Amino acid sequence: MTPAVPTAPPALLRTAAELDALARPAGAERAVVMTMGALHEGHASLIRAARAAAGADGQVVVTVFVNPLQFGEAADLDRYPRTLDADLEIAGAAGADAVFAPGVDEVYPGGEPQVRITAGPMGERLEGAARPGHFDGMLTVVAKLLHLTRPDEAFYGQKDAQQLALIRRMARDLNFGVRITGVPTVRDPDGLALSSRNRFLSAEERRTALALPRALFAARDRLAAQQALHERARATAPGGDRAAGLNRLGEVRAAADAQAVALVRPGGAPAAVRAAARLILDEAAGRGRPPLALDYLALIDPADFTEIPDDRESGEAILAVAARVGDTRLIDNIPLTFGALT
Ligand SMILES: Nc1ncnc2c1ncn2[C@@H]1O[C@H](COP(=O)(O)OP(=O)(O)OP(=O)(O)O)[C@@H](O)[C@H]1O
Ligand SMILES: CC(C)(CO)[C@@H](O)C(=O)[O-]
Ligand code: BAL
Repeated sequence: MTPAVPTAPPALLRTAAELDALARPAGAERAVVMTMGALHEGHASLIRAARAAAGADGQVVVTVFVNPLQFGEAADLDRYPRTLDADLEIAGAAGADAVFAPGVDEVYPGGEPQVRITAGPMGERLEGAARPGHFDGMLTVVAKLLHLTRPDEAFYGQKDAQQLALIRRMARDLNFGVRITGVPTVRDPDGLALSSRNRFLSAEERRTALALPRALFAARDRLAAQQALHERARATAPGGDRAAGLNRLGEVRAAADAQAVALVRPGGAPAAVRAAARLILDEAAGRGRPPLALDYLALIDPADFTEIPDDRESGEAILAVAARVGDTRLIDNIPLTFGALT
């Protein structure tokens, strides 16, 4: 479906009072997309999803706020790109009715808030371990922005998978009464996930950074190949000698397949997935110019972000990676589904 795109530029709202005064169409949905600005096609895809969900009669509000509370390193906050004029254009073209871009004093009039949201154990792993306090600061501003904008539905990118999971959890645990919707990651044609921080990469750094999506795709392909082999083995000789069964098929590649099938151990999928990704990341760490500095590679349960055990044979998983290339820290992830292996 092609969402209706308002022709007028979005209204720019700077204060909570201006946001309160924004007329809400009677009976219509309000959808919100929260950003830190420096909008790109990933944000535009969130805004288009919000527009499609709210419908032509609904209202789409985009927030632009660089939240100091969720930054650890002062340098990261200082160099965070601020491009409001371009943001208004991108937001309008993607279907936003209004852009709420408050200053720090508007959001935190009394200085840093004393009372904050705590992310809990899920917020201490992976990104939480690498960026202490990040998720408490993120959830605190998301809670504030949800109260200020009062949406029916709010949209977040799956690229920030742990953030999305925590926002869902906060909305459920604390009864926020808002629908939280995840939107798939938008990538450049070379595979790199769009991120406002990509602009800091030199051409050489970007080449090294491509190891992130390549590692994730290699892991996805390894899992698909392994699951296909298991399916094949099961179909060929249910309960019997799988290698012999494949040979009986008399296909051109049967012998090679049979050997591969014989090598596949049930329950080996998590280890195989990690190994496939690891190979590419290790190569970029050792031979990349500049090298990639791996922060973590984790195969996790989306429910609580704990590591998936090696004997897990079915269910949903997320393969997540974080790495530094030069001065720029990048994250990426891919959802995976483990089939029931026999
Ligand atoms: N490539 C992408 N595809 C889909 N959604 C994205 C993408 N990049 C960011 N988002 C989502 O946009 C929203 C705002 O994110 P944010 O403004 O932090 O952008 P960003 O590009 O991720 O910036 P940075 O990575 O530098 O923090 C978040 O919900 C985030 O998950
Ligand atoms: C959700 C968010 C806007 C809160 O500052 C931020 O973490 C982001 O841009 O993903
Ligand atoms: N993109 C998630 C927000 C952050 O990096 O601080």
